[in-house]
Order: sequence, then C-alpha cells, then structure tokens
Amino acid sequence: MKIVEVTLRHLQMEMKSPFSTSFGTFQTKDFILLEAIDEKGTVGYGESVAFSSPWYNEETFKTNWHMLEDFLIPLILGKELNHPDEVTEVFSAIRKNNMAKSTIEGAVWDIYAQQSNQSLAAALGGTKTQIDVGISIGIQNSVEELVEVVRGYVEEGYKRIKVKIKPGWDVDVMRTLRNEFPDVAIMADANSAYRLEDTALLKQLDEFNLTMIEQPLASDDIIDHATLQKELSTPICLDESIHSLEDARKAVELGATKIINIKIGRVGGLTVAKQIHDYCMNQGVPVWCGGMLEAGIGRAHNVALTTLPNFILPGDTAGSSRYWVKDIIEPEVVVDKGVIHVPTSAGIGYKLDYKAVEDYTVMKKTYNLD
Ligand SMILES: O=C(O)CCC(=O)c1ccccc1C(=O)O
Ligand SMILES: [Mg+2]
Repeated sequence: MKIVEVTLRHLQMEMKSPFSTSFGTFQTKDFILLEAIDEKGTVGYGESVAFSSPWYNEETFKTNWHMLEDFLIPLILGKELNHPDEVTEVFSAIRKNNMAKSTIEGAVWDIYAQQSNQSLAAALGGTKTQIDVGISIGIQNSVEELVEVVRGYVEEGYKRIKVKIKPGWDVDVMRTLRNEFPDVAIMADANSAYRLEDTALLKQLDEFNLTMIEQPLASDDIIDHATLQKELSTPICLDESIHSLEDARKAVELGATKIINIKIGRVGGLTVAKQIHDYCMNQGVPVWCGGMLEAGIGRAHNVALTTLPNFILPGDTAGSSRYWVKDIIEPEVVVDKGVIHVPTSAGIGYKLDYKAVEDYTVMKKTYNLD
C-alpha cells in the first residue's frame, strides 16, 4: 500500500456535560480527524486524541497538526508499506509525539484491514466478539451528585465504575461510594495528583476493596510508584507513565504497576499497543483500554483493540451517547448492559457520518504527493 493523499480536519465538538479531572475540566473537544487515501482509492481514518491544552501530556491538537504537516505526513506520502507495523519504523527517528504518530498509523491500519477484507479487530489478532466496558466519571459538585451519577451508570449495566479523585475529593468520597454500592467494581484515577508523602492517605483507600488505583503519582514516575505499591494492597495501574513497550517492561519489572491502562495514542499507535498487550500477557499482567473522550473514529479503534485476549478488565470505552449529542460515525458505539458488540465488516466497522463531520469542521487541509 502507498498513501497518496492525507486530509487533516480540525473538528470541534461540545460535550454533553463537562468532564472534570484533578488537572482540569473538559467541555469543548477540539481534535484532528485524519483521512488517508492509498493508490487504490481505499480510505482510512485516524483520530488524534490530544486535547487542546497540554494537561494530560505535553501534546495538543495544534502540536499534532504541526508534527503531522511538517514531519509525519511527508515521511508517509508515497512510501511503499507492506504492513502497518512498518509505520512505527518509518517514524522511529522522530522522538515522542506519540498521539500525532498514532493518528496516521490508525488510518493505515484501517486501510490495511479493508484491503485484507477483515475487521480491524481481526487484523490486530483480536478474537472477542463482544467486549465488557466500564465508565469513567469526572469530579462532581457534591458527593450526593456523584452517588446519583454512579447509580445511573450502574443501572445501565456498566461493568466497572471509575471515579476521578484529587486531594480533598478522595477517601470520604470512596467510602461513601463503597457503602452505597457494596458489590460494584469500583476504581479511582488520580491523574498524578499525589506524591509519595501522601502514602498514609492513599493507604486509607485499601479499606474499600478498589479494583485498582490509577496513576496516583507523577506522570513521569515509575520509581515512586514501585515504592508506593509495596505499601498498598490495592493494585496500582499506570496510565500517564507508559509511553512504550520499554516503559511497560521497566514498570512491571520494578513492581510499579500490576495492571496497565493501554491508550493507543499515548503509546504511539496500534502496533505498540499490541506489543505492550502481548508483553503483559506473557507476564501475567492484565490490561484494559483507556479513553481520551474520543469521538467515533478513536472509539472504534479502542473497540477493535479491546478484542485482544489480555484485555481482561473492562475499559473506559463508554457508548458514544455518554459524550456526544451526535457522534461522527454511523452507527454510533452502543453499550448494552455493559457490553459492546464488535462489528465484523471490513475495516473499523463504522461509517463516517460526513454530514456530522462537515458540521463540526473548523478547518481542513489536504496534502498529496505533488
Ligand atoms: O471516558 C473516557 O474516555 C476516559 C476518561 C478519562 O478517564 C480521562 C479523560 C481525559 C483525560 C484523561 C483520562 C484518563 O483516563 O486519565
Ligand atoms: Mg487515567
């Protein structure tokens, strides 16, 4: 396959309700939708999961645009590719910028799956026909409101409830939730809001039998997480700290993480996501698929990845309607009693809704070989 044309679009979508984390609140989602066309006319899509502010990691949709326009698209246009794994090689001289790389790599995987006449899930080696999913719930105005929000999603059937925590919104909140929902799988995500000095406070969470605590310490740390894990009975799951297979190996070997949250964008694409999955499977470390408040294309990629066998724990891939009045794919991603039925048609298995895409497009630019 040879990519002969790439179009970048800046899309802007309003979330149904604001989503608050320890580092900030999301309400408007600005992101890049990438369309790639190969020499046979097959079209593939990728979605950049970088946000508009560098809070979660250092990338933004504008740094992604710059990386794609000035470095990544020129490296890919006209290049003969036999397999999407080669994209990681082509980009290997460029450091980090993983979300930018992943945007184009995802589109190449989509084209590859279509041309080999299989679903993206099958192309990746996934076998599950349905996947179990949980939901991530932002910080609310009061614990009472949180309890009601959680109750709604528990009643919808989501298989695991994740709540965001931060200093001042942690132990008492988790105690209330555990008392209200004694049998529900509950976990907490701190998005790096604590330091090793907070060990005594974090130890109090052990009482609530949480499935895991996600990224309690610094976003670039694995050493302190290993120290903390020795003190906690609750498993630590790393998110922000893992950008590569090497990061995963070091974190597992150090005992910094017992579970890994895999986000395709954070690790630079589906190829590396799959490598981390395979490594963790060999090590007996369960993984799950994280979320970045994706629109439909990113969500479809998450669904496909989650069909791999070591995605043992429910991920954050909630249904489209939890985020958007109207998503950009047809059909939307639907969660029924905590389950997504994986599409079987060739490629990502969802069609782009061009009308919706046009409505959300702020600007677009096409790049081709000449
Ligand atoms: O519903 C989702 O897409 C996951 C939401 C979520 O937890 C999240 C949202 C924005 C930034 C970081 C994270 C995270 O997993 O840490
Ligand atoms: Mg997280």
